[in-house]
Amino acid sequence: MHVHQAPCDGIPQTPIDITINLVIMVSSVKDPREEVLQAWYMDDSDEDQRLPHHKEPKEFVSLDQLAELGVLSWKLDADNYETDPELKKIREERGYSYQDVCEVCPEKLPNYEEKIKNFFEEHLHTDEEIRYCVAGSGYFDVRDRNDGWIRVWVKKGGMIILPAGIYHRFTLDESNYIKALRFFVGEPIWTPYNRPHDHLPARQQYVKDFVEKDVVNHAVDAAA
Ligand SMILES: CSCCC(=O)/C(O)=C/O
Ligand SMILES: [Fe+2]
Ligand code: NI
Repeated sequence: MHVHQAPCDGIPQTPIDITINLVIMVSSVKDPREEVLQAWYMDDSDEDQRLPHHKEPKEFVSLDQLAELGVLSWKLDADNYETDPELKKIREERGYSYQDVCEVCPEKLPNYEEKIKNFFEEHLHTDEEIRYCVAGSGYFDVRDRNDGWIRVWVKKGGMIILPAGIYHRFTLDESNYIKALRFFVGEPIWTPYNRPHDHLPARQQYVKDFVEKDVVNHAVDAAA
């Protein structure tokens, strides 16, 4: 039996029309996270690291593409982070027992110049890097599977998790200020391992989970 439905303009719709329209409606609904988190491929210029460094033309990267690299993100209520039930749920589900605040500006960050320089050295950590921007903004750059740089702009309300073992770096943007909450499971370890550190178990696990897995997935897709 065919179900025909009449839309507002009186032309009957087939089930295929309805499905297509639903797909269009769902895909055109904007992901609210994009208000506070945007990602794009970077150009190769050596200009000021605090500039956006878009390619020409711009090449944006979706938050779903970032998730395929293990980079997770949320939009949260930054004005009420002390009482936010959504943040509480994430902390509990992911076992974050440690929390502190990191403010990046000369007045608040000891050894500011040296830290700024070190943040922008390409490195990895043996644990997740979890940052929740509650004021200001900044760029977290991550390597994609082909070693291209993806710049992730995190603004007030944006929370990001970089998986253990991903090569990345951080810089302030032109606003020159960020206030971020940092979370950790257990006693925090902030040690950066500057590239190359490919032999570390955390790096090898990352490659297995997010680099090689994708190669296998694409091979399966191609064979299907
Ligand atoms: C806004 S947090 C400062 C950057 C940082 O902590 C880090 O580890 C960058 O990789
Ligand atoms: Fe880091
Ligand atoms: Ni893929």
